[in-house]
Amino acid sequence: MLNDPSRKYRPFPQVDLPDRQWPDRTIDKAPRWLSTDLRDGNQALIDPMGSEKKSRFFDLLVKVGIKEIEVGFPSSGATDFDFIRDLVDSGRIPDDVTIQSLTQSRRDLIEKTFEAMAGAKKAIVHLYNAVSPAWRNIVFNLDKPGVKAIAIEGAQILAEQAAKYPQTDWHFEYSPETFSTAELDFSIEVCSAVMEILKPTVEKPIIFNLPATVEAAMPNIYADQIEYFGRNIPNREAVVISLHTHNDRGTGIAATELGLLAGGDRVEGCLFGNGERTGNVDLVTVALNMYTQGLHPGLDFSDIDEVIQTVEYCNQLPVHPRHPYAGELVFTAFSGSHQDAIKKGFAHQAKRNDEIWEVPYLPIDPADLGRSYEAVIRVNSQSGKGGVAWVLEQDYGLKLPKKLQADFSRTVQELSDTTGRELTSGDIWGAFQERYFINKSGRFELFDYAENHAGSDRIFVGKLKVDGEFRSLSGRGNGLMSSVIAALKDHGGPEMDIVDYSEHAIGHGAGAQAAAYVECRTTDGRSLFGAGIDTDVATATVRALLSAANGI
Ligand SMILES: CC(=O)SCCNC(=O)CCNC(=O)[C@H](O)C(C)(C)COP(=O)(O)OP(=O)(O)OC[C@H]1O[C@@H](n2cnc3c(N)ncnc32)[C@H](O)[C@@H]1OP(=O)(O)O
Ligand SMILES: CC(C)C(=O)C(=O)O
Ligand SMILES: [Mg+2]
Repeated sequence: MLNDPSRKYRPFPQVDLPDRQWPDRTIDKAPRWLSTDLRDGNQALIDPMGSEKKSRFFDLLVKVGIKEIEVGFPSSGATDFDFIRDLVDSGRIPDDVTIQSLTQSRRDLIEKTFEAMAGAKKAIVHLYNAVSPAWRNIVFNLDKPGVKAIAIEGAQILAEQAAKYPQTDWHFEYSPETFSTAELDFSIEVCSAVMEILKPTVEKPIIFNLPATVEAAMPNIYADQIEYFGRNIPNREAVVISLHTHNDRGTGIAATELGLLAGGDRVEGCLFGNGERTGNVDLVTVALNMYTQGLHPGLDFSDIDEVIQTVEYCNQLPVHPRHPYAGELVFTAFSGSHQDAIKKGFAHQAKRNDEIWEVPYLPIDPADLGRSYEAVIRVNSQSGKGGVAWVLEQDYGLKLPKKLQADFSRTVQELSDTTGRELTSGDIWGAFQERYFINKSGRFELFDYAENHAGSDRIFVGKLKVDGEFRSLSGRGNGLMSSVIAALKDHGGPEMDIVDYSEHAIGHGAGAQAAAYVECRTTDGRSLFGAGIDTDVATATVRALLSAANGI
């Protein structure tokens, strides 16, 4: 039993903002994106990236379309410093991409940060210090003025160092770290003091990054905090509000989205949500959430598998199979009712004459992310007839009639119950051949036949193996099918009528085949289903009838 939490934890206080505006807004434009994979993501790895992995990640971020990249913490050591220096010196930074580096507010560390990026065309120096009570008391052992002084001193050094390296277009970001657990008015006071020193303008604004360093409240609280900050920070037009959420409560995405409603201009995060503890907000999900609302995020995830491969390699961490949009299983339905709806959804989509995506259970077209439809339906003991029929149609071109789907589904169910595992497409095809005597002997096996005319009647003359013995059979009827049934009846076959028949081509051109399906009813009321495949439609039909007779 969990202990009584009220003795140990306190509820997070509400923000006093009765006229909050954000709940009535919608996200109608993409934010500026900053990837901190090479910094916040990297600092959380068991084995931080070396220069080869950092380079690969950087190239991926550029390819995906991220224009602001936090490339590291240059004062942390030679790995980050040398990587960043090399980026600058090698001229590999595209003109429309800005690099950013983080530093504590300490002179030697700030100087090192400028040294690392000097010479870049444009660079952002990101200064931080924590401002909330626990950090003030526990980490710094300073009161509010003392903590504010850390920020002021850091800002002064930023201004001084920027003047020292005039060939670079320097921009500044300041993070009141632990913003979400700090007193809002104090964060605003510290940021205002930083502004007074760095003198941002509308043309050259300062970035105030407002982190939920540790997520401690519901996302609506974060949104209130962002709106409050935006409404009360002086000279708002000279400020870019950046959102930086972590995911300790599992609501980093929600907090970011609500933060955008509340006035956030920029989003900081990592691909697939790597980062300290439970991670930074996942940029892929935030971006694709916008995409599925019809709003282009300005990022390119059209080859999601390539992105996953590189990120997994660089982070040495797997992307979870259920990760939104990206996981290996997120476009796969195993369960019968989902499969049925998805199959109908694809058919509906094909019939409709517009581009609107409306397939039940699939919030995004897998093809938009470079994924195929192959894995959309997979079969196990939870599956239904629709799923099984989908696999046979996709992989073998068979369009089973509905009642035959139900008949075959019982066979598949038995198989999945006995094997207790997922069935492959090969397993299902094997079961289909077995069940309907395709490429497999039964009581009645066709070798050759002719169809003769006698007035309006047809006469079937066939050479068959019946119960293992070659026999010549003949039967008369008003069509090919009834003449076959008559012939079978005379040789121990079931007395039956045709209830349903359908056929279709499999494939096109010279290699095309025909598939025929029958449903028959015996005189004692049993339903017999059969399927036949042949290069010739009539022969496929004869095979389907034999298949039904064999199944008794
Ligand atoms: C929320 C975040 O993600 S913040 C970013 C965190 N990322 C990293 O720390 C990765 C890189 N860091 C490092 O490599 C090292 O921490 C370094 C090189 C920056 C500093 O290392 P060290 O000098 O050994 O100090 P250490 O990391 O232990 O820092 C603790 C000291 O810095 C002070 N400090 C912490 N943050 C800040 C800050 N933002 N500004 C000024 N001082 C700070 C602490 O109060 C403490 O001071 P004290 O020694 O007087 O008590
Ligand atoms: C350094 C800051 C911005 C940070 O990563 C955080 O507060 O989470
Ligand atoms: Mg962070």
